[in-house]
Amino acid sequence: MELFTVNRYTEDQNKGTKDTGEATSEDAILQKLLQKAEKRKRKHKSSDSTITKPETVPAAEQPAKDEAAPKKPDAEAEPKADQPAEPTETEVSNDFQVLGADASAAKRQKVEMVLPAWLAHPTIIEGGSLDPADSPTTETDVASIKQLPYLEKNTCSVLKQMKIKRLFPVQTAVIPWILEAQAKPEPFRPRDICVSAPTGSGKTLAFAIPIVQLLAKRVQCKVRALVVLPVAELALQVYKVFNALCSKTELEVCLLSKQHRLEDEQEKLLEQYKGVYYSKVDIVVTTPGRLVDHLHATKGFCLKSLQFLVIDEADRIMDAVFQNWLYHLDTHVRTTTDQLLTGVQAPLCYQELLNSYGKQPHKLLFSATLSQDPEKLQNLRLFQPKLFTTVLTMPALQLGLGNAEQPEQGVEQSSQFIGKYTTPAELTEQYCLTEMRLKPLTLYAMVLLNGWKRFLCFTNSADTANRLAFVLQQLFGGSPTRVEELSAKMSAAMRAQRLTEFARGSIHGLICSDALARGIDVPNVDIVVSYEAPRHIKTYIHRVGRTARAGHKGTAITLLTDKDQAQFKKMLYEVGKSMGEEITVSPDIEAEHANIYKSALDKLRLRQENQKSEKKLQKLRLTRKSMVHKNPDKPLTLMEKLQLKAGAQALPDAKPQREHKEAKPKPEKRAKHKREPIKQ
Ligand SMILES: Nc1ncnc2c1ncn2[C@@H]1O[C@H](COP(=O)(O)OP(=O)(O)OP(=O)(O)O)[C@@H](O)[C@H]1O
Repeated sequence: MELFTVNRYTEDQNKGTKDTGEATSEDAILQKLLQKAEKRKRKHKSSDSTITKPETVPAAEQPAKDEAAPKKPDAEAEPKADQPAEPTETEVSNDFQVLGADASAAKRQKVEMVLPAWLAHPTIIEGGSLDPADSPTTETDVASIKQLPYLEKNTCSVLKQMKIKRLFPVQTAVIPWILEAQAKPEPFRPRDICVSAPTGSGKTLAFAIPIVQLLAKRVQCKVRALVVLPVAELALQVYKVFNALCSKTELEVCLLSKQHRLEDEQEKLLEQYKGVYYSKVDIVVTTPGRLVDHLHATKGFCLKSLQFLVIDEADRIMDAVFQNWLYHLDTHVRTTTDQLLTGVQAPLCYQELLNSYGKQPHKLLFSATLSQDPEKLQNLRLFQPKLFTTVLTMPALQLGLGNAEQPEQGVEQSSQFIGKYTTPAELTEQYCLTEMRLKPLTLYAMVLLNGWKRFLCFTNSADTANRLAFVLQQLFGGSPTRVEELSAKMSAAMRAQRLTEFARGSIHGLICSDALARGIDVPNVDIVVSYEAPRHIKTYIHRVGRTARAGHKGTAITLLTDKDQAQFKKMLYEVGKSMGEEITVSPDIEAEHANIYKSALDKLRLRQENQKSEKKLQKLRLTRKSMVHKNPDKPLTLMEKLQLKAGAQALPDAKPQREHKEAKPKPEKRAKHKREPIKQ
């Protein structure tokens, strides 16, 4: 049995532990995967692109091959699968530094990150097509859900109500595993799991179905499942899925997010009888911040019966900014001898299993861009963690399959676990080269040219989203196309309303900041545009993951300038992805729309200036307001005088500062509240 802690293994130490039986069955799966990938590549080559075909660029202008893909230094050239790697210079040289010797002379030893065994040997989920065209349509095919031995009757009928005809690969791999792990006799604890699967591949149902099925048999109502998501919109989305699944059970689900008052949520969570608190819910779906609010403020909110802890978008949740919620959660989960959630760790032995049985929740982590950072995962104290990962094509070298198809040119096998950044098979990725000043027009021309009726456009900041939405609204002024902004700057209620209108089709385009890039599940989004190249690969994966969901086709287009093309290409290349095909828009869009574009920019400039002076006025009012409450007999301090002076001068039409005289009430309109004159 593997040790509990996350250790740093080298792969060779573990080669022997894998029995051949398991190895051959995995190879058979992976052989099948390679054939499918080959077939898909041929299909993609034959089908033409949805956006305009790139014009043939004369050879002279085509970037030279070596400019196209960043060159790999020979020293790191991938050794052929069937040849031992030549010892590079660094491997030959001594790896210690003689004191006093010339440090610069010794070549820096390249440190390869080695993955812990559980990351290096994941359970591979065959990332087959989710295309609904493949889904069963006849009654017998639908019966296939009923034929799944591990799904109970209730579960099948609820899934049928939800129009779920078959399970997706990640669901068929994870659901039975969780059910089986939970069926183990005392004192064997289920192993905690991490699931890395593409966006839109059905991860929510993969954890919701087993949890609801297992808790449906409960007798007393207690909080036994806690589902944590990074943002309120996602929590609402998952809450709806749980609600639908629990419709035929007595289970109660509660959503805790800042969209409702704390008191209202407390009302839903608990009731008090004769001084004792009783839980009114079985499953809590929440965000880290709201969870901490309730852990502190809600008397009687008890998680000591917690059986499942689900962390969706786990890499985001495990970022430092959310870290403290784990500490607060642990003090509520259990006081065990070893406090497994907060770093103290007991040796794994039978006695310890007996002591800790039923005292720690089964931790289930899900993400399309799972972090493999052992430090972050260490904080969770995962119990004998197991990784499920989806791959569409397996780089042949990692399989040691000899002459099998080599990975795509330039794919660098960095030390990522297999399938770490897999995107949906139905996704078509494209890019368009343009100039920064023409980007709004390029986007406008694409929408006009292709008649997009439901598209998302992501920017790198909320301000850019706000400005771009304004310019596009001016450009689309007279047409029926409605474009709106959706960013973290807006209230949660406003964001929810925009998303609803977008899902209904009354809004055709949403200009979003990245706060909404994760997990948002709006059906039938055909196009996702990255208006600015994403700064991180995870951002890119989650942006493009808003389309091509649940097996539907989708296209992701990235608008690039010459300056950021190389960086973008490098970012994809490092995770073994390519940029996809290049598309272009007609070069004379500038001439065609010069007038409306110029007037749109003029209006934007005017609006910015108005906003700026409004902000300064606001600031001055606040400064003056803070002064008003000041003791009138007490002279202003130097700082207060400077603030006043700065605030007054900042106004474009500020009247010259004059002596403050006793303010005379205006005869025709009395001021609502009398202002005390501010003494200089
Ligand atoms: N078995 C299934 N059959 C048909 N549709 C499904 C199935 N499972 C999930 N879906 C649908 O697929 C869509 C995406 O599901 P879900 O949001 O769980 O994906 P995800 O992997 O969590 O995506 P993300 O990583 O972006 O959060 C949802 O609309 C869901 O209703």
